[in-house]
Amino acid sequence: MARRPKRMRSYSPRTSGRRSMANHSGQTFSDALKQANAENWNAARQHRFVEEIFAGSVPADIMRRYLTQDYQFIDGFVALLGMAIATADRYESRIRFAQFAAMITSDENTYFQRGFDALGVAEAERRQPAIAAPTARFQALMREAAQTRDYACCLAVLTVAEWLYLDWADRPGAVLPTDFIHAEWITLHNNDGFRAFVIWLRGELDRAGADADETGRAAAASLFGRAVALERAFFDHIYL
Ligand SMILES: Cc1ncc(CN)c(N)n1
Repeated sequence: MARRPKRMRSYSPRTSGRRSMANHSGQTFSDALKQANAENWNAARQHRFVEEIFAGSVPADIMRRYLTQDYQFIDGFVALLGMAIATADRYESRIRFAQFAAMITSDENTYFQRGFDALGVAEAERRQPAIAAPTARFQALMREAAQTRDYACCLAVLTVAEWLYLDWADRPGAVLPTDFIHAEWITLHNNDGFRAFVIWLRGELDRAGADADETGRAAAASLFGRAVALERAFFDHIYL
């Protein structure tokens, strides 16, 4: 079961007046958040689903459940990207998010459609499946993050969703499974463009965290921790 995350070390102001990107241990905000949620993070990263997708052995009914639920996750995720575009403090950041949103709604969307076709998922099931509890909780968490209208809070949830996926999908030298349903879900999350986006995203979270006050950082940390727990629960529920 998910444990409460550990307390995080605080971030101190630099003499320049701008806050440091690292805490007293030299850790960035994103690294500290990941470490504080290590148990859930590692459980998701090493999940049975991850092992099976690399082996190309996720049973069809499990893959069907995963993709139909994940398609509902993606909808809220794109809405949260929209709020990140709206709340970002720079045009360059808005461009980066807009480009990423274009990828999610094109390459990733066609993957879902081809996957649904291959798995024989009916139209109604693609559009309006019965929503499982972790999916509903994730949708609510993404709405909560968006409703803060705070860039660091939006980033906290977006960073978990993309960094955790890069972390499990990035296995240098691993042989890809033959079925595109497995192989493409891996390559969508370990290609160079995605890797660069996650590095940038973490940098944005570090920057926004350094600019925020204690209350703002605590709000972002809470969202981050709950997102990590939900990533784990999301993988767990498809096997129940
Ligand atoms: C639940 C979940 N988390 C993250 C991702 C990666 N975009 C995803 N597709 N689904």
